[in-house]
Amino acid sequence: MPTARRAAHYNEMETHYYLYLGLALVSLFVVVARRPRRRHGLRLPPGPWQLPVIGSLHHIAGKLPHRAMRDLARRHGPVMMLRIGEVPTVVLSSREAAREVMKTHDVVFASRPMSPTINAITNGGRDIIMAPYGEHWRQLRKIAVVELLSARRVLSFRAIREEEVAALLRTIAIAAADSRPVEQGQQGAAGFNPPDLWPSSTLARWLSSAERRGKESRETVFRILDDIIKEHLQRLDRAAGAGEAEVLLDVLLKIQRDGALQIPLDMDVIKGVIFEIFAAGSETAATVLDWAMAELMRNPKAMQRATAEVRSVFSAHSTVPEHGLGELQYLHHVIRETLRLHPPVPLLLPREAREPCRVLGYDVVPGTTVIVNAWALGRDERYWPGDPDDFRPERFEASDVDFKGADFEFLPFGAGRRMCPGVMFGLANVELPLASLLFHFDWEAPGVADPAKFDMTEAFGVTVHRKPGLLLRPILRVPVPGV
Ligand code: HEM
Repeated sequence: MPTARRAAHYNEMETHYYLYLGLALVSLFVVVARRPRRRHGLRLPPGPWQLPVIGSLHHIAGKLPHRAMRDLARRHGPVMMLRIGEVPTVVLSSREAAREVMKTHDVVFASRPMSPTINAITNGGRDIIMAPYGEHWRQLRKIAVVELLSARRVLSFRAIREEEVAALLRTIAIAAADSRPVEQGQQGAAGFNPPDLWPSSTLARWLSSAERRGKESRETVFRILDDIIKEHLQRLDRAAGAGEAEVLLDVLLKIQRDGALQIPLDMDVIKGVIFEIFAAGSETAATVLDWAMAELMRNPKAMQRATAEVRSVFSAHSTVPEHGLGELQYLHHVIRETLRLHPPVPLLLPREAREPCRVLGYDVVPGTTVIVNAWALGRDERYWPGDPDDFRPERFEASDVDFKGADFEFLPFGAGRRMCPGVMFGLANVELPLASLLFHFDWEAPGVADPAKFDMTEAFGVTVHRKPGLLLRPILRVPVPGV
């Protein structure tokens, strides 16, 4: 999901570190720090030493935050206190700590922190992803779960997915005929923005364009959506498109017209929800697909097994039908293993303590940002003994551990009240393309003689994706219909 919201949250930290450091020193005189108060008797979580103004930033700067936080947690423990600029932040890195926050005390941590940039982008959290816990969020979440992202709705888009994958396969088949490699690229901008690090500093806000850019990007998307909405409202008036799969926008417009909601759904909220779902749904699935292909290239035995399975299960077919995907056991293990090693949103989305609470014996004061390091959990030797960093889909053959939010060592979609409601939607967008790429083609990595050397460098962005583009040569094995 990450998501466009995350884009506003973290921003190419390495490049901006020195800028922030300079800013921090200047702001030393103007910042009113919002530290957790050390009230008598409180047992705050341990953490690394802090500097005035920048807090713990120097421990993270220049590194990928999920990796830096895992390394720090190894020294300071599974409930660790950082200060990101002036924002008190607790980082959780064990199954037990995650369970406390996402299950035992889920309701206490069911809100998200509202930074100035997030506030600008989401118009004060009026969409789903960053909405504060309360009636507005509850209503939108219910619409998302029941109407927009339900199994029935995901199924209704099957034909569209099959069409899109068929178009992708035709493009690749043409490249294969010319012996051309194909590339999947990813780009993302994300970051720690000064106003989010020092929300109380007027200077930080004044010097940064993050809030203005956030607001502008929202307005640009909303302007584009205005025309689309006009068209859809006219279609609804004419009752046109009957019998077609109902698009998500039409569902929301109909709910609005029904007027049966406790809090009326205004047009800005509809636009925000569409914007979020588009952002949350597209890049996350593309990132998983990219990592899965990269891991399979790096692990030829797993690639052979996954390819053999899909070709044998669909040997009587000319292409992969989505309704048969349930038969591909190994492919599902491949996707699980990819999500374990490469959760696209490695720190999930932040939560905020709404009330005083104790987590594994430590006090967490209201207003503290709480982060679950899902990436660290997925690579923790205690839960994945022996070879936590190896890609071994077979490990799921003898394991019931799943990503549905009940196993706190494996949380690519989060857990509890704020867990991702788009799991089925997201998986549907990974399974069919991956199975189809393996069914029709063998794959070679030009210029990579040793598969173990396949470049797996991570880049931080809207989601954590592979830094290099995925440059692969397809070799046609099963003809693609229509080429
Ligand atoms: C592989 C794909 C995806 C991954 C890994 C993913 C991951 C996540 C994560 C980690 C969260 C935060 C969970 C938490 O705080 O506990 C989240 C929230 C969310 N996701 Fe996803 N997501 C994916 C696909 C999707 C799709 C396809 C949609 C919609 C079409 C979607 C919509 C949302 C929404 C609306 C939220 C906010 C829920 C709330 O705050 O109540 N996601 N997602």
